[in-house]
Amino acid sequence: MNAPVPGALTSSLLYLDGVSVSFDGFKAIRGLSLTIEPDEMRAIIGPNGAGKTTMMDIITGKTKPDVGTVMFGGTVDLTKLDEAAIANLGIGRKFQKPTVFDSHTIEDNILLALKSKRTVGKTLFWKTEEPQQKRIDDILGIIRLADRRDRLAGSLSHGQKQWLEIGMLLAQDPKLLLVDEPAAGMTDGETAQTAVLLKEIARDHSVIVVEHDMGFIRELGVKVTVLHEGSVLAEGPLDHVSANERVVEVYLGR
Ligand SMILES: Nc1ncnc2c1ncn2[C@@H]1O[C@H](COP(=O)(O)OP(=O)(O)OP(=O)(O)O)[C@@H](O)[C@H]1O
Repeated sequence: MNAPVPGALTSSLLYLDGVSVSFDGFKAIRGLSLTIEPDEMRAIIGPNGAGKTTMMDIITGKTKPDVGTVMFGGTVDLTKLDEAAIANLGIGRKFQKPTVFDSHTIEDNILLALKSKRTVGKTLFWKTEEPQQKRIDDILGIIRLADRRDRLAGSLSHGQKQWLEIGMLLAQDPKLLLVDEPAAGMTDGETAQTAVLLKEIARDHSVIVVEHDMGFIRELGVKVTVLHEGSVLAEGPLDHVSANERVVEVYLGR
């Protein structure tokens, strides 16, 4: 376990303070500060190039900040860890494009994700079949695919594949889920269902959702952080940030 950084907020699950990163002299993230509480869902919005992806890359260890504090669980300095170690701590990421195994059944996709769970105690915990089956059933229930469990993942719609991938992420038992544009390419019905299932997941997980779909963000009903030019432009309930003139100017009024 890494030593705590003096002054870090220990009650937050994720704590970013004064984070900056440059690529060839261009500051993609500048003085970014953000805290996520346990079991909080946060929506991140902002124009193209605002730094949303780079922020997720910093949290997951893909990109190292030039300066700043990135703490997980109040005590772990994420800037000192590599991507695999950060994933093992319980930070899971879902990219925009679903990457499920099309030629396997839905249930087997979840099973594979459970088996690849990289924690030290997994063989002890999963030694009997029963808890594993219950875990699969629970996950299939959350992602609304229980009645399709024996079908091939390749037969699912784009939206259902996104749900399956969220289920595969849940199988890794993360404390924090980073979800990139889950509603992109979904039907209106699927988008509404996705908001419901993410809210269910956020009852006992922290979730960061990057999205452009404002209707979807409204359905999530959570605190919104607006990023612009690598730092926080506004933060608060959607109605609050939507009324901010700068937010309208750089993002909503486009
Ligand atoms: N590896 C890199 N090398 C050089 N520039 C980069 C790199 N990664 C990101 N950038 C630049 O940093 C800025 C922030 O990019 P980022 O992808 O984080 O924004 P974003 O908010 O995710 O945008 P989008 O909504 O388009 O996905 C952009 O100007 C981008 O061109």
